[in-house]
Amino acid sequence: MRSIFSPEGAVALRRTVETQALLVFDFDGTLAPIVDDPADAFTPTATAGLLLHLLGHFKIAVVSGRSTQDLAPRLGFSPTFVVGNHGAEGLGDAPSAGHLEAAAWLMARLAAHQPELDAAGVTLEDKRQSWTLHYRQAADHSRARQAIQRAIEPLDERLHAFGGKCCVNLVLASASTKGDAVEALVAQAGASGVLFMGDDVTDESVYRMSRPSWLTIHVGRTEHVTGASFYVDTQRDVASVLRRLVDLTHTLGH
Ligand SMILES: O=P(O)(O)OC[C@H]1O[C@H](O[C@H]2O[C@H](CO)[C@@H](O)[C@H](O)[C@H]2O)[C@H](O)[C@@H](O)[C@@H]1O
Repeated sequence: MRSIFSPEGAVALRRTVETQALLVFDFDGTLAPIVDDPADAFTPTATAGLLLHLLGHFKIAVVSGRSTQDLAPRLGFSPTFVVGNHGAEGLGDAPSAGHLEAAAWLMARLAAHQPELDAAGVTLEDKRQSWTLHYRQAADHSRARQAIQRAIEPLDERLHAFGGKCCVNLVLASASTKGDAVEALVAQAGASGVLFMGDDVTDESVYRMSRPSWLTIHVGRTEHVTGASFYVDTQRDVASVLRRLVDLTHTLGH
């Protein structure tokens, strides 16, 4: 991975503008800084202003692990496309087969383990098509992870679990991923290229599907192995990338 602020990164950003690529952003940790309480996450005003400006030149998508209903008031701008639930919601497809049964299985397991989960400081975010068990505010993260593990394992075969930032996510095993969603959006937008920025395990599905014409930028360098081509060091650098795109649209007259 190279810095997007390297000479190679400058070439890749220029190509993004020249080809009027589809701009795709993850939300938490990418457009919005990570905060203790998920309810407090919003796109900073300056970032939303840059995105609003870029909407005059590009189609923009936000592809998030949150539900689309939760996302809308947090964005600060109205993207061309919004996809939620890690790729499973917003592209017109009905919830995956077995959804109700899997949800019932999960709720029963969580109810059975409620006292232990509560004592460990684990909270549930129910997004209807996926579920997140949060432990950022738990006193002992290791204890919280163990409580989650005891509650969900052995996991129902209709579900898939994966880690995130101080959380465990559960999605339908048959559900579309963020990678599937970006592919579908490229077709829908008729775009020849993509710029994608993400920061989390769930964003790796996009990096894995990446084509030579896609520019993938990971926020952060050390948290986990990543297949992105470029990185920025912190979430604050996302606004700098957006500013460079705005400058390039002026320089290149797009
Ligand atoms: O795909 P994303 O848009 O990055 O969504 C991933 C999850 O983000 C949220 O949780 C994370 O951000 C919270 C706010 O900063 C933080 O408190 C939490 O520890 C993080 O895991 C969101 O609540 C989840 O639903 C998303 O799946």
